[in-house]
Amino acid sequence: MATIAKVIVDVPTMQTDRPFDYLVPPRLDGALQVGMRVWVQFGKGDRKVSGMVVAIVNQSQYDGELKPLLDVLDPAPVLNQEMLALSKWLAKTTYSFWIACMQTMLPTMLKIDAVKVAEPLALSADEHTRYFGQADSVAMNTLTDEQQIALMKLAQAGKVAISYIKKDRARVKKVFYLIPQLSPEQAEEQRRQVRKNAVKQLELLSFMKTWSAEHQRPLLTEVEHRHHLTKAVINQAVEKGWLKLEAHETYRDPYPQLQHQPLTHPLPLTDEQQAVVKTINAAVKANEPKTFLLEGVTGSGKTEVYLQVIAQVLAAGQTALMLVPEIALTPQMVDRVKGRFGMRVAVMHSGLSDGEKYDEWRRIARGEAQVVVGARSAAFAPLKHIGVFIMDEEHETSYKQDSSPRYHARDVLLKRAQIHHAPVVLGSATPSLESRARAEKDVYTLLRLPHRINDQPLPPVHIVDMREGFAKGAQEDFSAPLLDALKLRLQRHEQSVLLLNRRGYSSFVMCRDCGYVAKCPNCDISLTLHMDTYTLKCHYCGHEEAIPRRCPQCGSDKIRYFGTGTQKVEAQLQKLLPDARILRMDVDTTRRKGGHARILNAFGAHQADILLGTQMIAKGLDFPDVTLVGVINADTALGLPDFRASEKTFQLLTQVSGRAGRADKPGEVFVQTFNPDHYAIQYAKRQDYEGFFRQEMAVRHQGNYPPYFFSTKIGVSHVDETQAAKAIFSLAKELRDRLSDQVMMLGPTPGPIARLKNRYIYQIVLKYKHEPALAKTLQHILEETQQSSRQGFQVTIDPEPLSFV
Ligand SMILES: Nc1ncnc2c1ncn2[C@@H]1O[C@H](COP(=O)(O)OP(=O)(O)OP(=O)(O)O)[C@@H](O)[C@H]1O
Ligand SMILES: [Zn+2]
Repeated sequence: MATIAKVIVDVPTMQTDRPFDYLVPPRLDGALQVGMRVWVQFGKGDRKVSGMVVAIVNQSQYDGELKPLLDVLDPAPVLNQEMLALSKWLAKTTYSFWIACMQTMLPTMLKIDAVKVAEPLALSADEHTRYFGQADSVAMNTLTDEQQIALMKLAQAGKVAISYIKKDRARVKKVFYLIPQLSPEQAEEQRRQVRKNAVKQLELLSFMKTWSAEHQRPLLTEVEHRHHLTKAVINQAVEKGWLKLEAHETYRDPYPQLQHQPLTHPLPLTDEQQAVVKTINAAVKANEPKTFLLEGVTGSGKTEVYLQVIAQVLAAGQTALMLVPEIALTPQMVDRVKGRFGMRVAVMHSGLSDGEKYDEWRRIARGEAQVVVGARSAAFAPLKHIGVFIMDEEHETSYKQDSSPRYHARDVLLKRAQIHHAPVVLGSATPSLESRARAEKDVYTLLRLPHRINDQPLPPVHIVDMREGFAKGAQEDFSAPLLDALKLRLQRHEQSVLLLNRRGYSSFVMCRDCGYVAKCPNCDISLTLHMDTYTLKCHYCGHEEAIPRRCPQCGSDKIRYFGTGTQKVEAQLQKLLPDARILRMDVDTTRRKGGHARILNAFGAHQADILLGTQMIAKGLDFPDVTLVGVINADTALGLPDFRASEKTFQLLTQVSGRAGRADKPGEVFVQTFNPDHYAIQYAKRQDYEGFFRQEMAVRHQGNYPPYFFSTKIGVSHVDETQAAKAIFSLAKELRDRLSDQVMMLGPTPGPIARLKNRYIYQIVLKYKHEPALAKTLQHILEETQQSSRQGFQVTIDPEPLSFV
């Protein structure tokens, strides 16, 4: 009977969003498994594309002649059954192509159609010559079928590494061991024969005398380092038959500094922590896919709760998946989790190199790591037997991906929890309104930690009115009370954190004479000033240009910089407090790899008095000597036409306030604002989450906003503005015709940035309680666009968008 592989080809279109059948040639039969990537011929001619095997069957419904499958790319499946099922669910719920969803789950290195190469690890000389000749690696497509199969088998036995070369770099990292071929006596014998001036060889031989053939296999790098031996000396020894080199696959360790530290011990829990841990552990033991919302004030010890739940899960032989919002937050969190569980932890976030990500991913897939800490995409970590899912700072917007597939990591965890029969813990001091509302309806179970560790009070928050006439003694961006508080901290050798709220705010260049503002030629947005490179940049399309000396519009030389950039505030502050040591943390200072960790470590080691930064300093940081938090501009987000503006402002202020007074010294917070009476600011002053929740729910109810309604945003773009406008109006009509009356439609309106990358954008937002026809209608619209995409349209569908603008 024929073997047939059902393959999703990597050609994302509506027509190819289902499997195609391919005949599996006998040579690949047996090696082929579901979840492996393959090469197939697709369409007319001999176009070759990669694809994913989603099923292997004996019969095809297709009555034409089947094409043969050309090759298998992987020695083992890269997607397991759970991941395949999950990818299908993801495609359906985010209106994305199945293949795009599968790609999203894989590390970058497995996404590309790279050249497949084999490299020897532990081969006999014979085998080496047979497959590699004199070379160190071989491209698989240059070999015969039989040779390829043989190499795949050797790869499964760990004797050959198969990897994918992009830009000529091998992807599997190797280490070499030296295998002595001489007994100590033979080494001594050789020593006597070697010329006396061959100093390095003599040294190597006397070193070799101390090895015993079975027990000592030193690492090449170690020998080179310790004995100052060059590659050439080792190679000579190999040629003379004294030594053999044996390669082994190894992993890159993104956190080598944490490797040799002793593990930390669990802290004795407070009664409140104890109660929470007990409840979660009970659900873990009972395999209950319950969702807990852990609402714990800042500094209430949520992290210790997570760690002890994870410990319990590991003890039961299961694994744990923990998500954290973004890399800025991970250094301290990674330290804590790795500090407790050591090498059992794998880390996944965008700050790692492609190679590091690939290695961490393999350690997870192979079951060598049992705890995963990572950002959004780690929701797809291929852990097996997951006993608990944790999402820290669950209100963070970075958990939602803003490009296709537009998924929310929380939904992925809830879905996987059903599959693994394991609970989910969503933790935050300021839960999203959506989650808190679900807890209200008992969809989630609410757990609370209302007190800080050691019963430290939350720091008092002073609101500083910055409006004209109120702000006496203010110097530029700093009010008198905030400046005094900063000076006091300097005297006491305590530390301060200063937040510059940059949302909707950036530095730009303007002509004082004619008002000209430098704009991006491709997007309707002003260019942002970057003082480190002395250029203007577009944050949307990457366009970059020099700062003009004269105004391109009127020729005046009165070009000035505007806006409150972190660099500008840093300069102000340094002038006001010349003795203060200031560390700045923003996109510019953290661009380089490990930038966040470097700055935070320096601050932790008291190399600075003040940490000045954007939103990235607001959350998660735990520094005992920080006793002052200052917010320079609380309300930049409040002015935005966004129904989540109040929620975001409240969350930000509460989170950043929570950085003060976390240990034994009491803290204090100053919030500078132009809206001192706004309820978001007033509730943040009292750090009253529950109060804010009730008032904000009333506001949302009145405006028919989430969480009272579900929502979907639909956008259309085209290079021609009239075309885009026409398309959105016909789409609006189609939606009205197909959907029920209870669906509310906002728009059509131009996108918040009306032109992006030279495309004009129009959009519609739908709000609804329950709309059975929606999924089908949107699917239909997508299918139609596939046809109209030939005319240059792009349609995007964003389920539960972060904002309506
Ligand atoms: N049971 C405990 N005994 C003593 N110290 C504890 C205990 N639990 C936590 N801590 C310490 O209290 C501090 C605050 O805890 P943690 O950082 O976990 O709070 P959190 O709730 O995650 O705060 P945030 O939401 O502000 O990030 C940490 O330094 C932590 O080591
Ligand atoms: Zn641009």
